[in-house]
Amino acid sequence: MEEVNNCRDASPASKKKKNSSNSSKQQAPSRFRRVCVFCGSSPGKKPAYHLAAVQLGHHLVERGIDLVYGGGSVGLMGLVSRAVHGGGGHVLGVVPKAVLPRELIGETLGELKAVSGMHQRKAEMARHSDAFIALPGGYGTLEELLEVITWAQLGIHHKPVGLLNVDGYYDSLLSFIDKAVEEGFVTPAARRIIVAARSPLDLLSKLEDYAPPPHDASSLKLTWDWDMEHHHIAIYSPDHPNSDMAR
Ligand SMILES: CC(C)=CCNc1ncnc2c1ncn2[C@@H]1O[C@H](COP(=O)(O)O)[C@@H](O)[C@H]1O
Repeated sequence: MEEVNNCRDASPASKKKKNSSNSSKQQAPSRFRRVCVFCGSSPGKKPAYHLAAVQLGHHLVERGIDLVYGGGSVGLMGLVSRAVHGGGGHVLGVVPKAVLPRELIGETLGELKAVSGMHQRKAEMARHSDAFIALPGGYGTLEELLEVITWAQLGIHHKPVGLLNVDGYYDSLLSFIDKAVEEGFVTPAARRIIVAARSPLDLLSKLEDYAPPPHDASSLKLTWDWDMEHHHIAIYSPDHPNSDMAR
Protein backbone atom coordinates (compact mmCIF):
# COMPACT_ATOMS: atom_id res chain seq x y z
CA MET A 1 0.00 0.00 0.00
CA GLU A 2 1.29 3.39 -0.86
CA GLU A 3 0.21 6.92 -0.30
CA VAL A 4 0.47 8.60 -3.66
CA ASN A 5 -1.14 11.92 -3.22
CA ASN A 6 -2.24 14.38 -0.66
CA CYS A 7 -3.88 16.80 -2.96
CA ARG A 8 -6.11 19.80 -2.59
CA ASP A 9 -6.40 19.85 1.15
CA ALA A 10 -5.30 23.45 1.16
CA SER A 11 -8.63 24.68 -0.21
CA PRO A 12 -9.97 27.73 1.62
CA ALA A 13 -12.89 25.65 2.85
CA SER A 14 -10.61 23.05 4.37
CA LYS A 15 -9.02 25.71 6.54
CA LYS A 16 -12.34 26.45 8.22
CA LYS A 17 -12.44 25.20 11.75
CA LYS A 18 -14.85 22.32 12.11
CA ASN A 19 -17.92 22.96 14.25
CA SER A 20 -16.83 26.58 14.27
CA SER A 21 -18.51 28.86 16.76
CA ASN A 22 -19.99 31.01 13.99
CA SER A 23 -21.90 28.03 12.62
CA SER A 24 -25.63 28.59 12.97
CA LYS A 25 -26.19 24.86 13.56
CA GLN A 26 -24.35 23.84 16.69
CA GLN A 27 -23.98 20.09 17.11
CA ALA A 28 -23.06 18.00 20.10
CA PRO A 29 -19.64 16.42 19.50
CA SER A 30 -19.94 13.17 17.62
CA ARG A 31 -18.57 9.87 18.88
CA PHE A 32 -17.25 9.33 15.35
CA ARG A 33 -14.10 10.86 13.90
CA ARG A 34 -14.44 9.28 10.47
CA VAL A 35 -17.35 7.63 8.71
CA CYS A 36 -17.00 5.45 5.64
CA VAL A 37 -19.67 6.02 3.00
CA PHE A 38 -20.49 3.36 0.41
CA CYS A 39 -22.62 4.61 -2.46
CA GLY A 40 -23.33 4.42 -6.14
CA SER A 41 -20.65 5.25 -8.66
CA SER A 42 -23.75 6.24 -10.68
CA PRO A 43 -26.00 9.12 -9.66
CA GLY A 44 -29.25 7.16 -9.84
CA LYS A 45 -32.38 8.56 -11.46
CA LYS A 46 -34.13 10.41 -8.65
CA PRO A 47 -33.20 13.86 -7.35
CA ALA A 48 -33.88 12.44 -3.85
CA TYR A 49 -30.69 10.36 -4.13
CA HIS A 50 -28.59 13.36 -5.05
CA LEU A 51 -30.11 15.44 -2.27
CA ALA A 52 -29.48 12.73 0.31
CA ALA A 53 -25.82 12.43 -0.71
CA VAL A 54 -25.28 16.18 -0.42
CA GLN A 55 -27.24 16.43 2.86
CA LEU A 56 -25.28 13.57 4.36
CA GLY A 57 -22.04 15.36 3.44
CA HIS A 58 -23.25 18.57 5.10
CA HIS A 59 -24.34 16.77 8.27
CA LEU A 60 -20.97 15.06 8.52
CA VAL A 61 -19.23 18.42 8.31
CA GLU A 62 -21.55 19.98 10.90
CA ARG A 63 -20.65 17.19 13.31
CA GLY A 64 -16.93 17.43 12.58
CA ILE A 65 -16.87 13.93 11.06
CA ASP A 66 -14.38 13.19 8.27
CA LEU A 67 -15.24 11.11 5.20
CA VAL A 68 -13.67 7.87 3.99
CA TYR A 69 -14.93 6.59 0.66
CA GLY A 70 -13.98 4.74 -2.52
CA GLY A 71 -12.44 7.83 -4.18
CA GLY A 72 -13.16 9.69 -7.38
CA SER A 73 -15.90 12.06 -8.42
CA VAL A 74 -18.40 9.85 -10.18
CA GLY A 75 -22.06 9.46 -9.21
CA LEU A 76 -23.21 9.79 -5.62
CA MET A 77 -19.59 9.26 -4.55
CA GLY A 78 -18.71 12.58 -6.17
CA LEU A 79 -21.65 14.38 -4.59
CA VAL A 80 -20.97 13.29 -1.02
CA SER A 81 -17.20 13.89 -1.28
CA ARG A 82 -17.66 17.35 -2.79
CA ALA A 83 -20.14 18.26 -0.04
CA VAL A 84 -17.71 17.23 2.71
CA HIS A 85 -14.62 18.75 1.09
CA GLY A 86 -16.44 21.95 0.16
CA GLY A 87 -17.66 22.29 3.77
CA GLY A 88 -14.14 22.02 5.16
CA GLY A 89 -14.16 18.36 6.19
CA HIS A 90 -11.33 15.96 5.51
CA VAL A 91 -11.87 13.44 2.72
CA LEU A 92 -9.91 10.21 2.29
CA GLY A 93 -10.42 8.33 -0.98
CA VAL A 94 -9.12 4.76 -1.11
CA VAL A 95 -8.58 3.73 -4.71
CA PRO A 96 -7.13 0.60 -6.34
CA LYS A 97 -4.17 1.52 -8.55
CA ALA A 98 -5.86 -0.02 -11.58
CA VAL A 99 -8.70 2.54 -11.49
CA LEU A 100 -6.58 5.54 -10.49
CA PRO A 101 -6.54 7.15 -13.96
CA ARG A 102 -8.79 10.17 -13.87
CA GLU A 103 -10.67 9.11 -16.97
CA LEU A 104 -12.01 6.16 -14.96
CA ILE A 105 -13.04 7.70 -11.65
CA GLY A 106 -12.56 11.44 -12.10
CA GLU A 107 -10.73 13.55 -9.56
CA THR A 108 -10.49 12.67 -5.88
CA LEU A 109 -10.68 15.65 -3.55
CA GLY A 110 -8.64 15.64 -0.36
CA GLU A 111 -6.36 12.77 0.51
CA LEU A 112 -5.92 9.89 -1.91
CA LYS A 113 -4.62 6.50 -0.85
CA ALA A 114 -3.70 4.06 -3.60
CA VAL A 115 -4.02 0.37 -2.81
CA SER A 116 -3.23 -2.70 -4.86
CA GLY A 117 -6.70 -4.21 -5.15
CA MET A 118 -10.36 -4.31 -4.20
CA HIS A 119 -9.88 -6.39 -1.05
CA GLN A 120 -7.27 -4.01 0.26
CA ARG A 121 -9.54 -1.11 -0.53
CA LYS A 122 -12.33 -2.47 1.65
CA ALA A 123 -9.93 -3.33 4.45
CA GLU A 124 -8.39 0.14 4.36
CA MET A 125 -11.76 1.89 4.24
CA ALA A 126 -12.90 -0.15 7.25
CA ARG A 127 -9.68 0.30 9.20
CA HIS A 128 -9.83 4.09 8.90
CA SER A 129 -13.50 4.44 9.89
CA ASP A 130 -15.54 4.45 13.09
CA ALA A 131 -18.86 3.71 11.36
CA PHE A 132 -20.25 2.85 7.93
CA ILE A 133 -23.12 4.31 5.94
CA ALA A 134 -24.54 2.94 2.70
CA LEU A 135 -26.39 5.32 0.43
CA PRO A 136 -28.27 3.96 -2.59
CA GLY A 137 -26.00 2.16 -5.02
CA GLY A 138 -25.52 -0.97 -7.08
CA TYR A 139 -23.48 -4.17 -6.78
CA GLY A 140 -20.37 -2.46 -5.44
CA THR A 141 -22.31 -0.73 -2.67
CA LEU A 142 -24.18 -3.91 -1.74
CA GLU A 143 -20.99 -5.91 -1.65
CA GLU A 144 -19.26 -3.37 0.60
CA LEU A 145 -22.30 -3.11 2.87
CA LEU A 146 -22.77 -6.86 3.25
CA GLU A 147 -19.10 -7.39 3.94
CA VAL A 148 -19.00 -4.96 6.87
CA ILE A 149 -22.25 -6.48 8.19
CA THR A 150 -20.68 -9.94 7.96
CA TRP A 151 -17.56 -8.73 9.76
CA ALA A 152 -19.77 -7.27 12.52
CA GLN A 153 -21.64 -10.56 12.77
CA LEU A 154 -18.34 -12.38 13.28
CA GLY A 155 -17.26 -9.89 15.95
CA ILE A 156 -14.35 -8.71 13.80
CA HIS A 157 -15.47 -5.13 14.44
CA HIS A 158 -18.19 -3.48 16.53
CA LYS A 159 -18.65 -0.37 14.42
CA PRO A 160 -22.19 0.76 13.56
CA VAL A 161 -23.49 0.07 10.05
CA GLY A 162 -26.16 2.44 8.71
CA LEU A 163 -28.41 2.06 5.72
CA LEU A 164 -29.76 5.29 4.26
CA ASN A 165 -33.06 4.09 2.86
CA VAL A 166 -33.72 7.08 0.60
CA ASP A 167 -37.25 7.01 -0.81
CA GLY A 168 -37.56 3.35 0.21
CA TYR A 169 -34.75 2.31 -2.14
CA TYR A 170 -33.65 -0.42 0.28
CA ASP A 171 -37.15 -1.61 1.34
CA SER A 172 -36.81 -4.82 -0.65
CA LEU A 173 -33.35 -5.55 0.79
CA LEU A 174 -34.67 -5.04 4.34
CA SER A 175 -37.66 -7.32 3.57
CA PHE A 176 -35.28 -9.93 2.22
CA ILE A 177 -33.20 -9.79 5.40
CA ASP A 178 -36.37 -10.10 7.53
CA LYS A 179 -37.24 -13.15 5.45
CA ALA A 180 -33.76 -14.56 6.15
CA VAL A 181 -34.44 -14.11 9.89
CA GLU A 182 -37.85 -15.82 9.55
CA GLU A 183 -36.26 -18.70 7.69
CA GLY A 184 -33.49 -19.10 10.24
CA PHE A 185 -30.52 -17.92 8.18
CA VAL A 186 -29.91 -14.67 10.07
CA THR A 187 -30.24 -14.45 13.85
CA PRO A 188 -32.42 -11.71 15.36
CA ALA A 189 -29.27 -10.33 17.04
CA ALA A 190 -27.46 -10.14 13.70
CA ARG A 191 -30.51 -8.44 12.16
CA ARG A 192 -29.99 -5.58 14.63
CA ILE A 193 -26.55 -4.86 13.17
CA ILE A 194 -28.23 -2.91 10.38
CA VAL A 195 -29.42 0.54 11.42
CA ALA A 196 -31.80 1.96 8.82
CA ALA A 197 -33.35 5.41 8.43
CA ARG A 198 -34.85 7.46 5.63
CA SER A 199 -33.02 10.71 6.23
CA PRO A 200 -29.33 11.45 6.87
CA LEU A 201 -30.16 13.30 10.10
CA ASP A 202 -32.20 10.41 11.55
CA LEU A 203 -29.59 7.91 10.49
CA LEU A 204 -26.73 9.82 12.12
CA SER A 205 -28.73 10.16 15.36
CA LYS A 206 -29.45 6.43 15.39
CA LEU A 207 -25.82 5.58 14.71
CA GLU A 208 -24.67 7.83 17.57
CA ASP A 209 -27.01 5.85 19.90
CA TYR A 210 -26.13 2.42 18.51
CA ALA A 211 -24.93 -0.32 20.85
CA PRO A 212 -23.74 -3.53 19.22
CA PRO A 213 -26.04 -6.52 19.84
CA PRO A 214 -24.70 -8.99 22.38
CA HIS A 215 -22.84 -11.71 20.58
CA ASP A 216 -24.27 -15.17 20.35
CA ALA A 217 -22.70 -17.70 22.69
CA SER A 218 -21.10 -19.16 19.61
CA SER A 219 -19.35 -15.90 18.76
CA LEU A 220 -15.84 -16.59 17.61
CA LYS A 221 -14.32 -13.47 19.22
CA LEU A 222 -11.99 -13.04 16.29
CA THR A 223 -9.50 -10.25 15.96
CA TRP A 224 -8.34 -8.81 12.69
CA ASP A 225 -5.25 -7.11 11.52
CA TRP A 226 -3.79 -5.70 8.36
CA ASP A 227 -1.21 -8.05 6.91
CA MET A 228 1.22 -5.69 5.17
CA GLU A 229 3.25 -8.51 3.72
CA HIS A 230 0.39 -10.32 2.05
CA HIS A 231 -1.83 -7.29 1.36
CA HIS A 232 -4.99 -8.61 2.96
CA ILE A 233 -6.87 -8.70 6.26
CA ALA A 234 -5.63 -11.40 8.57
CA ILE A 235 -8.24 -12.77 10.97
CA TYR A 236 -7.07 -14.53 14.08
CA SER A 237 -8.93 -16.82 16.46
CA PRO A 238 -7.85 -16.82 20.14
CA ASP A 239 -8.04 -20.62 20.12
CA HIS A 240 -5.73 -20.81 17.14
CA PRO A 241 -3.37 -17.82 17.40
CA ASN A 242 -1.48 -18.69 14.26
CA SER A 243 -4.59 -19.08 12.17
CA ASP A 244 -5.29 -16.69 9.38
CA MET A 245 -8.81 -17.29 8.20
CA ALA A 246 -8.93 -14.76 5.38
CA ARG A 247 -6.45 -16.17 2.89
C1 LIG B 1 -13.21 1.29 -13.62
C2 LIG B 1 -14.40 2.15 -13.38
C3 LIG B 1 -15.48 2.12 -14.38
C4 LIG B 1 -14.48 2.91 -12.26
C5 LIG B 1 -15.62 3.77 -11.89
N1 LIG B 1 -16.34 3.19 -10.86
C6 LIG B 1 -15.96 3.25 -9.56
N2 LIG B 1 -15.18 4.21 -9.07
C7 LIG B 1 -14.89 4.23 -7.75
N3 LIG B 1 -15.36 3.31 -6.87
C8 LIG B 1 -16.16 2.37 -7.32
C9 LIG B 1 -16.46 2.28 -8.68
N4 LIG B 1 -17.24 1.23 -8.87
C10 LIG B 1 -17.42 0.67 -7.65
N5 LIG B 1 -16.79 1.35 -6.69
C11 LIG B 1 -16.85 1.01 -5.24
O1 LIG B 1 -18.09 0.35 -5.07
C12 LIG B 1 -19.09 1.28 -4.64
C13 LIG B 1 -19.95 1.70 -5.80
O2 LIG B 1 -20.29 0.63 -6.62
P1 LIG B 1 -21.71 0.62 -7.35
O3 LIG B 1 -21.77 1.81 -8.22
O4 LIG B 1 -22.72 0.64 -6.24
O5 LIG B 1 -21.72 -0.67 -8.11
C14 LIG B 1 -18.38 2.45 -4.06
O6 LIG B 1 -18.67 2.60 -2.66
C15 LIG B 1 -16.91 2.22 -4.34
O7 LIG B 1 -16.16 1.99 -3.16
